[in-house]
Amino acid sequence: MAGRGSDTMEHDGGETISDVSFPLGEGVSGRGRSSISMSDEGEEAFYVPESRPTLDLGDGPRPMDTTYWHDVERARSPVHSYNSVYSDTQFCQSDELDEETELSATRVQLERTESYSSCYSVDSDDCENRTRKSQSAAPKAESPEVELPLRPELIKNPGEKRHPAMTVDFTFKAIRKTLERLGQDDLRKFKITLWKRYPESFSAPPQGMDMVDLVDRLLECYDLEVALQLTKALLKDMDLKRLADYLTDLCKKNEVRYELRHTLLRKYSSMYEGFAQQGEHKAFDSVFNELYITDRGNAGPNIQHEVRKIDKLSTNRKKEELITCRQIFDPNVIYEKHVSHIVTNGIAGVGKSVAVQKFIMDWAEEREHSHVYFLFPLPFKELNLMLGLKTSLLEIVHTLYPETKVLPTFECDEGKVMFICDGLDEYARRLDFHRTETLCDSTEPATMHVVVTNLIRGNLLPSSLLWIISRPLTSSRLPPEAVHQVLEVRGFTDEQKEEYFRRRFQDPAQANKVIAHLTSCKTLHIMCHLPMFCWVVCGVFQRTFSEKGPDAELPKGLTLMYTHLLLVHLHVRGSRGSASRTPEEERDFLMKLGKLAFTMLEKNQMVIGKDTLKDCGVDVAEAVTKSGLCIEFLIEQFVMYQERIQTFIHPTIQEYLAALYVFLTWRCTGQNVLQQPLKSKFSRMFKDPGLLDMHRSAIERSLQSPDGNLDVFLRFLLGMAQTANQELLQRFLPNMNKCSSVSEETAAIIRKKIKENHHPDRNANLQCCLDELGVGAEARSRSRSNSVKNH
Ligand SMILES: Nc1ncnc2c1ncn2[C@@H]1O[C@H](COP(=O)(O)OP(=O)(O)OP(=O)(O)O)[C@@H](O)[C@H]1O
Repeated sequence: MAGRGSDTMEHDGGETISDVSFPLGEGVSGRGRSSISMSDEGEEAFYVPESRPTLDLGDGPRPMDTTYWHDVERARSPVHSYNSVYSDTQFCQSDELDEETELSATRVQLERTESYSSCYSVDSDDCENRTRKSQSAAPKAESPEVELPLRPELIKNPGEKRHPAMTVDFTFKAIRKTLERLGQDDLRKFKITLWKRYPESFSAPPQGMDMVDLVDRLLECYDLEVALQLTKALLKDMDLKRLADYLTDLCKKNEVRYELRHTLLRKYSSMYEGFAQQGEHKAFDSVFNELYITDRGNAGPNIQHEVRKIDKLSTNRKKEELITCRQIFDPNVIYEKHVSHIVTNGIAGVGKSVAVQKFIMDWAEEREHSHVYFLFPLPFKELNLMLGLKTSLLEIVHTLYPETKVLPTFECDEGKVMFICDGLDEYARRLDFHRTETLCDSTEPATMHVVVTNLIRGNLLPSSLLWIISRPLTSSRLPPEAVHQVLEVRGFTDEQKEEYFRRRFQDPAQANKVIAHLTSCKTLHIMCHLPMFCWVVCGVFQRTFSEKGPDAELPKGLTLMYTHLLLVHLHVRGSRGSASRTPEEERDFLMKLGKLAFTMLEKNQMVIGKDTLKDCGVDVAEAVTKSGLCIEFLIEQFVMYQERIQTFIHPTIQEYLAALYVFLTWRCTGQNVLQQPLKSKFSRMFKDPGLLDMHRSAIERSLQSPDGNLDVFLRFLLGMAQTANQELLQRFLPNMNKCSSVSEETAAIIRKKIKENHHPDRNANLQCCLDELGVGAEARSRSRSNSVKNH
C-alpha cells in the first residue's frame, strides 16, 4: 500500500472507515491499479467502500455507484511500488533473491494481466460488483466449508494503539519476507488454509497468486495488525512457530529501530558550535558544511605557509581519494572491499565529531545508510562512566539506548549493526591488545575494558561495523588487523571555507566582505582549513560588525585569533576529562612547549626530534592528544619500517607558541630571550629590558633571518602586548597590570625600516606587523592620501 498516507480515513461526515481503501486487485504493491480520475491537486479519487468488499460472485454487474468516492492519496505506481520491495536492502539483500523471486518479478512486470488481481473483470470499478472472470470454471468441490472455525486472530484489540513504525510498507515486506521462507509445500498449504479459513477474502484457492499478490490481498482485506495476527496464527497452526516468532521479531526490531532513530534525532539534531559553554546551540543541518576527508591516513599536518617554504613531511605516497561523509561505510566498500572496521583521525577541532554527527543524522533521517539496520553511537566519554562496571556489550547498549531492552540479542539479518565510538583519545584506560583477555560473546558480562578491547578486535559481533574516531596519537596504536581502512578528516578545502562563511554570514554583502578579507590575509585564509578556527574568526568578525556597523574595517591581526584558538583548545582539553591544571601549571606547560617551538624555529625545524618532547619535560600525550597542539603521524622511512613523527599541528601554531614563550618569559621574569647573551660587563645595563627593546630586537632578528623564517613569529610577538590579547591571556600573566603600550614607538621603528628599504622583500611583512599593532589601517589610509596628494 505504498504511498498511502494513513490507514484510516475520515468520511465527509467525519465517520472513520477502516483500513480497506484499495480497490480489489490494486493492492499495497500498487499492482493492477487503473487510474480512475485525477483531482486538480494531482491526487486521484478512488472508490472507497463503506465496508470491506465481499467477493460475492453471484450477482451480475450493477451500475457504478459513486456515492462513496473519496480523495485518497495516490498509491505508488505498480512498477515503482514493486521495485521498492526489491530495492530495499533492509529486507532483500541482492544475494538473498532466489531464482523464484526473480522469475516472479519478471513475470509480474511482463504478464500483469495474468496476475490474480486481474482475474476479476474490470467492467466496473465498484469492487462490490466485480465479477470473477473464471467463476464458471471454478469447480464447486473447491468451495470452502460454510461452517467457519473460531477466528480470534481477526479481532483487533480496539484499545491497542498502532506503533508508528508499523507502516503498510513495513507490514507488506515483513509478511512477504516471512512467507518467502516457506518451502513450496508449506506455501501451498498456507494458501489453501487461507482460502478455507477466510473464504470472504479468498473465495478460490489462491494457488495462482504469487507472493506480491498474496500479501497485497491480505493487506487489502485486513487491518495491518490483523494481517500480521492472521499470518502468525496460520503459521502456528502449521506447526511453524519459529517462523511465526520470526515475524514477531521483525516487528519488534522494526519498532526498536524506529525508536532508536527518534532518540538519535533528539540527541543529534542540534549542536553547539565551537564548544558547549560558549558556542551557539543550533540546528545541525543549518551548521553542517561538507568536509575534506581523505582515505590517506598519516598524511601529516597541513604545511601551507604564507612565508616559509616547508618540505613535505609525510612519505605516504598513496594516491589520495576524497570521501564525503555519506560515502563512509558505503555498501561497496563494505561488501566488495570487506571493510568493516574504519578508523578516522584528525587533529583537534578539524571536524571529526561533526562528521560523526552527520553520519548519525543521515541514518536517523533515513537519508542515507539504509544498509545499516541498527546504529549505536557509543562515545568513549560515556563508556568512561561505566568503567568500574562488569557488563556486556548488550547491556551497554541497553543502558545507553533503553528502547533496545526488548532485544535479547543483536542478531539481525535485515541489515548491518553498526557501532560508532567517537573520541578514543578520551578513553580513560590504556588499551592493551596483547594482554587483555579474549571475549567473543556480546551478551557475556566482563569488565568494560575487556568489552571495549574485544569490540575493537572484532571479536564481539564479527559481522558488525565499527567506526572509531580519534585524535591522531591513539589511533595509530591500534592493532593493524583491527583497522581495515584509515580515513583522515582534514578540515575544509578553499571552496568549503567559502561555503562555510556564506552560510554563517547570511547577508551576502557581509559574506562577500568577509571572504574578500580572508583571501587578502593569507595566513588567516590558510588557517581556516581548521573548522574550529573558522568558528573563532566568525565570532571575531560578527562582533566587529555588531559593534562598528556593516561598514566596519575587519581586523587584520592574527594574534587575537590564535589566542582565541589556544584558549578553545585548552578549554576543550578540560571538558574531555583530562586532569585539571592550575593556571600556573598551564602556563608552565605552554612555556615548555613554547620554548621548544622557539628553539626549533630558530633552526627552521618543523619536526620534533625523537624523545625531544620528553627531554623538554613535556608529556607527549598532553601535547599531542589532550591539548591538541601537536600531531603524531607515521612515516615510512623504508618499506618495512615506520617511524613516529611529531610536529606542531601547523607551522603557524609553532610560531605562535614561540612568540607566546618569548612574551610570557618577559612578563614573568623580565628576561628578553631574543637578546644575545651579553658579556657580564654589560649584562647589568640591559638587565630589565623594556617591551620596546624586545620589539626592537625581534624586528632585527627577523630581518636578519634567512627566507623570512621569523616573519610570522614577529607578527605574533608584536600582537601579544595588545590590550585585547593581554586580556585574553590574563590567567597566565603573573600580575593584573597590563604592560604599557609601546605600539606607537614600535610602529615608528617599523616605518623607519620600511622607509630605509634595506630589506625590500620584507616590507610586506613589516606592513603586516603594523596591522598586528593595530595601526596598519591608519598607515594604509595615510599612504593612500599621500599618493592622492602627489598626483
Ligand atoms: N563540517 C562542519 N561544518 C560546520 N562547522 C564545523 C564542521 N566541522 C567542525 N565545525 C566547527 O568546528 C568545531 C569543532 O568540530 P569537532 O568537534 O567536530 O572537532 P573534532 O575534530 O571532533 O575535535 P576534537 O578532536 O577536539 O574532538 C565545531 O563545534 C564546529 O563549530
